Amino acid sequence: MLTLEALRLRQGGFALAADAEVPPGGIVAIVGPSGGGKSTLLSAIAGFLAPEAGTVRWDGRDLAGLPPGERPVSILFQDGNLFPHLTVAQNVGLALGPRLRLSAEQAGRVDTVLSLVGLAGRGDDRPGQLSGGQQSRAALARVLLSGRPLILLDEPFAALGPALKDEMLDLVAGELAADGRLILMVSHDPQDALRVAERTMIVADGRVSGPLATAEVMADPPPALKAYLGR
Ligand SMILES: Nc1ncnc2c1ncn2[C@@H]1O[C@H](COP(=O)(O)OP(=O)(O)OP(=O)(O)O)[C@@H](O)[C@H]1O
Repeated sequence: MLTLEALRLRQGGFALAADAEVPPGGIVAIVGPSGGGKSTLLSAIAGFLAPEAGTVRWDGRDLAGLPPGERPVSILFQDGNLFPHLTVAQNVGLALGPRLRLSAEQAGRVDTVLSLVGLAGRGDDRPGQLSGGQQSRAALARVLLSGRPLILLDEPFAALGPALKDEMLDLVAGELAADGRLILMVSHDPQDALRVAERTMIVADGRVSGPLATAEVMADPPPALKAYLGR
């Protein structure tokens, strides 16, 4: 369970308040207007931004004071998820620790997740030798291997074409959402939310609300979302 308790975040003149309980399991879409604070919220959960007040808890445990690498959290951004000078296998293997030389057992686990995301046999390539979609798959493989229970996706598929993006969303829904992980996924496309996220949180007007049923949010959006959705 992710708990945001009287959370108050600030970035310059921008302020965001959140009180929410998000039960584990499945994908939760994070939607709202540009500049509304979606990335700010994810930064605080991941530990890159210290709250002005309030608490972020995972399964009751206060995450304050835990640096990003020690949180039960994996995050994927739109760009820059892979180190260009490392091989695909080394990039994925970073999920297991900072050592680039993997044991046979670790290399086997890397191969297994590469197969799961459709990249069997590409472990020795550099990221630059992969297409955009394949790079997204490699980044996803690292998150899968990390075994962290809370996954934050900050529009990692925004640069992909519609068909590839749908493919990646289905991969997230099929592989990542297994094992009871909780996935918070920022999206600007209501269709993305409707495709894979049963629940939606709205970040607008300085507040985080929800989670609410995605189908209901999209069928009858609250005032804060109406203009954004073009209704
Ligand atoms: N480092 C910073 N210093 C000052 N203000 C910032 C900083 N980062 C973000 N902000 C401000 O915080 C507000 C929320 O930004 P944020 O990136 O969280 O919004 P967002 O909902 O993710 O937007 P988008 O959908 O466009 O990515 C914006 O008004 C932005 O200008």
